[in-house]
Amino acid sequence: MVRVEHLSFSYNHNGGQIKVLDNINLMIPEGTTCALIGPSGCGKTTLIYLLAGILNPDRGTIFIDGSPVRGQRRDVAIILQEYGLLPWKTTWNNIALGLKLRGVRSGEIEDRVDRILSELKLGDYKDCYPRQLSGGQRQRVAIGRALSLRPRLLLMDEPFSSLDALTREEIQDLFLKVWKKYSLTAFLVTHSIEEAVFLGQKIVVMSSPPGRIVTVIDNPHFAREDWRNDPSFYKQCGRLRALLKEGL
Ligand SMILES: Nc1ncnc2c1ncn2[C@@H]1O[C@H](COP(=O)(O)OP(=O)(O)OP(=O)(O)O)[C@@H](O)[C@H]1O
Repeated sequence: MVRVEHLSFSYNHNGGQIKVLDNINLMIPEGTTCALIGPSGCGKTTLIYLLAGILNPDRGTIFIDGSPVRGQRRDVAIILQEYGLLPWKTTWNNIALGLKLRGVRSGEIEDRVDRILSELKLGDYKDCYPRQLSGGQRQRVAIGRALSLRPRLLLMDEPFSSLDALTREEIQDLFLKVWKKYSLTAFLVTHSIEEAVFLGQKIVVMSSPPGRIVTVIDNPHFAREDWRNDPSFYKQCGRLRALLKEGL
């Protein structure tokens, strides 16, 4: 579904240029998950913005379904690091926001938002503001808002990083449930080796800046329910840790 070819990107900074991404080539097949991991500052968030059409590459092209990405697309949703919820809107209104902006008719908005509230077990919190929610609940609202747009490609930037260990596992399981149910293609940036191994069907390892792809690992056991407790899970984490050290 996504093909990245010879992508490079630099930011303008203090009258000069900082090269952040260097000749990135990547394929993300439809309906798969892809986890991106790499050292701080290697350009992971920048790559998400490029995939979302928020930034434009200096060189190279990103194709979605064969068409070059030029600006933001309706079938791509993004969940940012701090969830991007509006503090003055309730759960219900935060989830409905994107639909209202797209001019979806109100009956349809109500149906979609109510279904998502029930799927993500947020019904009891529909009138709460973000400050009244826990980190895990806020994260579910952010997922709900993205899902309400019925995206085909879901981009997530360190979506679960600020959650405690158990809530994080709970939300990872929830994410896999919605990924399957909605037949999404998902691309997530993470700092966590365990998270990459649990959620990434493919794991992309990036080098220290300027970011290049060190390797792409196939991870066929991803998402297996009992996998977190399996010795092969720890072995895969060890392998990934070694590859990350190589890329530094
Ligand atoms: N708007 C900007 N202008 C100039 N430089 C920027 C800008 N945004 C990011 N950078 C620089 O680009 C580099 C890559 O940033 P980016 O946020 O993509 O990295 P990252 O891999 O996501 O980092 P982290 O893992 O720490 O979140 C960093 O050196 C950062 O300082």
